[in-house]
Amino acid sequence: MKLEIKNLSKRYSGEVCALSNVNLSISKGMFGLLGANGAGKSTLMRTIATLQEADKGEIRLDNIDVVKNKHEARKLLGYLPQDFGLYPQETPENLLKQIAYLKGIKGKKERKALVSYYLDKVNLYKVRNQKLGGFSGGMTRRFGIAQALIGNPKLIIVDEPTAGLDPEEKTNFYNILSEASEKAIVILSTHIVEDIHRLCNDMAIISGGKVVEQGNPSQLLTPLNDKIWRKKVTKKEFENLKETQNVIRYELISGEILAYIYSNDIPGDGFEHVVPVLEDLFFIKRK
Ligand SMILES: Nc1ncnc2c1ncn2[C@@H]1O[C@H](COP(=O)(O)OP(=O)(O)OP(=O)(O)O)[C@@H](O)[C@H]1O
Repeated sequence: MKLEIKNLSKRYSGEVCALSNVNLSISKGMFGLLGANGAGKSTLMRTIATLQEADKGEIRLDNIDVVKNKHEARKLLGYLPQDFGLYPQETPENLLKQIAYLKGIKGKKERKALVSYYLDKVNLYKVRNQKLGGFSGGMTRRFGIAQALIGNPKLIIVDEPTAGLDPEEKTNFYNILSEASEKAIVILSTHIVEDIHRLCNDMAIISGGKVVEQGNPSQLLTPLNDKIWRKKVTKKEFENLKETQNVIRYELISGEILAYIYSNDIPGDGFEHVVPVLEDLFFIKRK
């Protein structure tokens, strides 16, 4: 199972270059997409999900040309967008049945069994006959994952899926996605860098519409070993460091500044080495 993206580019009117020659090769498992606001993640995900056109480039899912054969691709696709509207008067059971039908599950019995299975999985079976309009944010997200997973998609795309979920719901959500990723490609976009490190065996960082890094999160961090330094500094020292060193990030702790620096050599007295984390890579690459 492979998703191949070649030379994908998209420019919006107003000359915003949202994607610039994006090349990615993604295999089965969880794939993390990391990028600052406006980096191009949603544009990339919507284009893969056949919901918008790129200006140029290719997308192939195994032997299917996703750009030319959207109808075939959609049968293999599950998509949970960042914001998704619901039909407030519908019940989750009815809506899931309709989605299952659209995904090609024509047998009534099979459809009912499948819908019950997913409702149970996302903990919505008890409320299957309530109107979606009365659902909380967390319930809506859980419904979102059920509609994305139904029909055993080969490719599942989830765009910032955990916004608004409490810690328990977030863990459940990721467990469901991880299980699905044993048999599918799951593309996960999130701003929560540690989640990507914990969950994904492959990832990419996008900056200004370009892929600036792709690989296994732990392996991507290896070149940063022994190169991340930190020190508590005053405001004045911090201003000076920003002029003279490669400051990648800082934390404010009880009024003090903890400055993180990327450097081959010790940046000055009192600095200590820290084990690099994905956040460091993210800040270095997006500069
Ligand atoms: N429909 C549109 N028309 C014009 N410009 C757009 C449109 N959609 C997105 N953009 C611009 O394209 C760039 C990429 O946007 P995109 O939404 O893909 O980024 P993102 O990485 O998903 O951001 P976020 O993390 O904030 O959701 C941004 O500069 C954005 O303002």
